[in-house]
Amino acid sequence: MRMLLIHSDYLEYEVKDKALKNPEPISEEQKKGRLDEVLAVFISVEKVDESNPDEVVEKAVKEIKDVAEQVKAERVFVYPFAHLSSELAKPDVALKVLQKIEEKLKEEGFEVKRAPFGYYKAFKLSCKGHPLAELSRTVVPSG
Ligand SMILES: Nc1ncnc2c1ncn2[C@@H]1O[C@H](COS(=O)(=O)NC(=O)[C@@H](N)CO)[C@@H](O)[C@H]1O
Repeated sequence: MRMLLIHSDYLEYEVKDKALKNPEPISEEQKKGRLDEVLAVFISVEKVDESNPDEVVEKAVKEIKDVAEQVKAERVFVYPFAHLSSELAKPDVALKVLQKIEEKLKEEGFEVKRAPFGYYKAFKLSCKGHPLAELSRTVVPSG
């Protein structure tokens, strides 16, 4: 799994067209979303993650939590992003991994939004620009 973490004044998105034949079903209110003062986490779930998705979820949540604590972010935006890797996991595995990351971050006490999976989306991002505002992390199953 490849993650790009951007500490931002805000991230907002708007769903455009389907990028997959069967994208994640979404409600009307999920077609747009915004969080202010947020750690935006762009995630490409990779083929290698398919061997142990639960372990990769645990590792990703730990990395996100570490960065959020360093930059003092209480909100996290989980954003599916298929452009950080050339070895993408299958959509059904990727969606489950992203849903679990969202769930575990909420359990850790963060306010979390997750952008809809399988759609082209317009988005606006305002990076804060401090030394830790742009980070990347890679996590893989150890097995
Ligand atoms: N492995 C993945 N990790 C993260 N997001 C993914 C992954 N696979 C699919 N998606 C989601 O599905 C959308 C489309 O995925 S894509 O790989 O870019 N495109 C496609 O699969 C089709 N357009 C055929 O190429 C992405 O924008 C993202 O929302």
